[in-house]
Order: sequence, then structure tokens, then C-alpha cells
Amino acid sequence: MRRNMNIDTTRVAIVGAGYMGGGIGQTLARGGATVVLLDRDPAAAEAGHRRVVEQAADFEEKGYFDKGDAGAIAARISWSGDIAASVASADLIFEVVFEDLEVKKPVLLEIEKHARPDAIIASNTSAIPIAAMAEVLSTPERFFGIHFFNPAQLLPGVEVIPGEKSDRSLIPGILELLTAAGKEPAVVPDTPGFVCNRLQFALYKEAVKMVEEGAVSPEQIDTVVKASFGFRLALYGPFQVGDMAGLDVYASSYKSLEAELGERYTVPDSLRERVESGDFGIKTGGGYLGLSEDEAARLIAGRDKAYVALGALRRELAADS
Ligand SMILES: NC(=O)c1ccc[n+]([C@@H]2O[C@H](COP(=O)([O-])OP(=O)(O)OC[C@H]3O[C@@H](n4cnc5c(N)ncnc54)[C@H](O)[C@@H]3O)[C@@H](O)[C@H]2O)c1
Repeated sequence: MRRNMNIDTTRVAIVGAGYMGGGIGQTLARGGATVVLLDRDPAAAEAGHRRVVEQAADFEEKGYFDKGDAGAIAARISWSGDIAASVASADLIFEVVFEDLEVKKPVLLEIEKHARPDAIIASNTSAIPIAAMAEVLSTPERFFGIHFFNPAQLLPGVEVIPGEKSDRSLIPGILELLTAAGKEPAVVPDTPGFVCNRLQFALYKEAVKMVEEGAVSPEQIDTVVKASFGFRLALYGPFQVGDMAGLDVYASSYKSLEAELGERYTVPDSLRERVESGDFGIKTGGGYLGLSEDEAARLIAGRDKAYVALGALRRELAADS
């Protein structure tokens, strides 16, 4: 099995040249990989390729990409109607077709049939369990979820999701490749929705429910979220925010919400136990992240500076639009 993945010598095949497939291809080609876009219909692969190359030129012209990036991307990315041959010569093959297990299964089988034994196979699924896809493969040890976010060219995060049977010694090479492409990958378990989509869809459902109840409009929710906790989340995770805000405040708020909205707002057990034992987060020492006094002081000082800078950036972007 491969261990190192130098992006400049890595050949990537992407099956599914749609929105995400094109974005992933553009990202990896920009990083130095050689990429071929494939689709069920060669015309779709060709169209996906054209979109990626034209978008890269547009991004370079607008200054989003460095000078020379568009030319480098165009030189490194191609399309093909020959899925078998393109997959056979790749080191890393992405399945990026529709979010439907029954569509993905035959695609994965076809990839596995043509792939070299040492090639890695990845899926960009949003929420289908990696185990459910690995099940159809006879070589599940080389299969991973590698989940880019939309738009893949611009969002830094990527979830790397090993399945139960994935060979974990392949993970450092995958992380090396993604980091070389400018990404901030995180290894996460094969739990429902992985990390991002479980949280994102919980929030979205609650927002939709509020609108359905008729109390607030979508516009009101967007206005409040962008300027309040959404503003924070651009730079800090929920545990950093909770430890800074005070776990006692969170526990009391859950009690009020539970009284009105019921069980889904019950104080989580570990939060209740912390508060009962006097652990209110940073203000008492402790919290979920267990930061030292120095680390906590640095976090708060950095937060104040970051929020001032983020506030200025928001005003600048609003003035531009
Ligand atoms: N759109 C998003 O915001 C987003 C974000 C993260 C992950 N994803 C995931 O990425 C995957 C692709 O999503 P998308 O938004 O790019 O979809 P899309 O519809 O833009 O692209 C899918 C492509 O797959 C091709 N395809 C379908 N069946 C095929 C087959 N049997 N063989 C070869 N090609 C086939 C289609 O022709 C199409 O070009 C899904 O699993 C989705 O959940 C999407």
C-alpha cells in the first residue's frame, strides 16, 4: 500500500464531474496533482472540465487565485470518456456521483474493478455511512470518505472518514495530500452525518421548524444568526464558545428551553454534571477543553482581536456588495 502522497506526482481520477467533482478536481490540480474528470456521459465530463478551467481563469482575474494558477490548473486537469483506463492509471480515485447509495454502489464497484491494487478509493458522500459503501467492495481497506464542503475550491475544511475496515496507515498520506492542496483536513469517525452534517442539519431543522411555527421569517433568522453565534462560529468552535460563555449559563438556558419546548432541550448529562460539580468553564477553570489559565487568557485576548477584525471585514464586504 502507498504511504506517502506527494501531490506533485499524484494522479487523481474523479468519477462524477458535477458541482463537487469539478471543485475537488480544481483544488487538487491547483495544488499540483494531475487530475482527470469522468462522468457517465463523456459530454458531462467535457462540460465539467470546461466549467473548471473557465472558473479558474475568472478567479485568477478577480484576484481570488494567484497569477499563473489558472494556467497551471488548465495544464493539469483533463477529461476523458474512458473511465476504465483513467481509473487504472490513478493513485487516488474519487466517487462524486449523486447522493444515492444505489447510484454509488455500481460506480464504486466499477472503480474497484479497474483500479490498481495500491490505489486509494474515496467517496465525497455528504451523509451516507462509509460502512454501507465499503460493504460492496472486496478491498474495503483502501476505501475512505474524503468529504469536501461546498464550494470545494474555497472552503478549507475536509473530513477524512476511515471506515471500520480502512487501513489507517494510509491516513497520513491522505492528510499530506490535502494539506499540500491548502486544506485543513480533520479525521472523523464514521458516525451519522460525520461531524459537519450532523450539526449543520440539526441547526437547519430547528430553523425550519421556527419558520413553520410562524413566529419568525427566514430573513429574521438569517439576520440574527449571521450577526450573533454565526459570527463567532467563523473563528471558534462550539466548545471554545461554550467554555468562554460559561457552562452554568448554558445549563440554565437549557432548563428554560426545556420547560417550553420539551425533551429535545434537556440539559445534556455531562453538562449538568460539570455544572453541579462547580465546573462553569473558563471562569472557574475547567470546561470541556480543560484549558490552562494561560491558554484561556490567550483564547480570550485572541477572540477580542479576532472579533474586531471580523467586524471590520463584514463591514467592508457589505460596502462592496
Ligand atoms: N453540492 C453540495 O453542496 C455537496 C457538498 C458536499 C458533498 N456533496 C456530495 O458530493 C456528491 C456529488 O454532489 P454534487 O452536488 O456534485 O452533484 P451533481 O449533481 O452536481 O454531480 C453529480 C455528477 O455525477 C454524475 N453521475 C451520476 N451518476 C453517475 C454514474 N453512474 N457514473 C458516473 N457519473 C455519474 C452526474 O452526471 C453528475 O455530473 C454527492 O455525494 C453529494 O452529497 C455535495
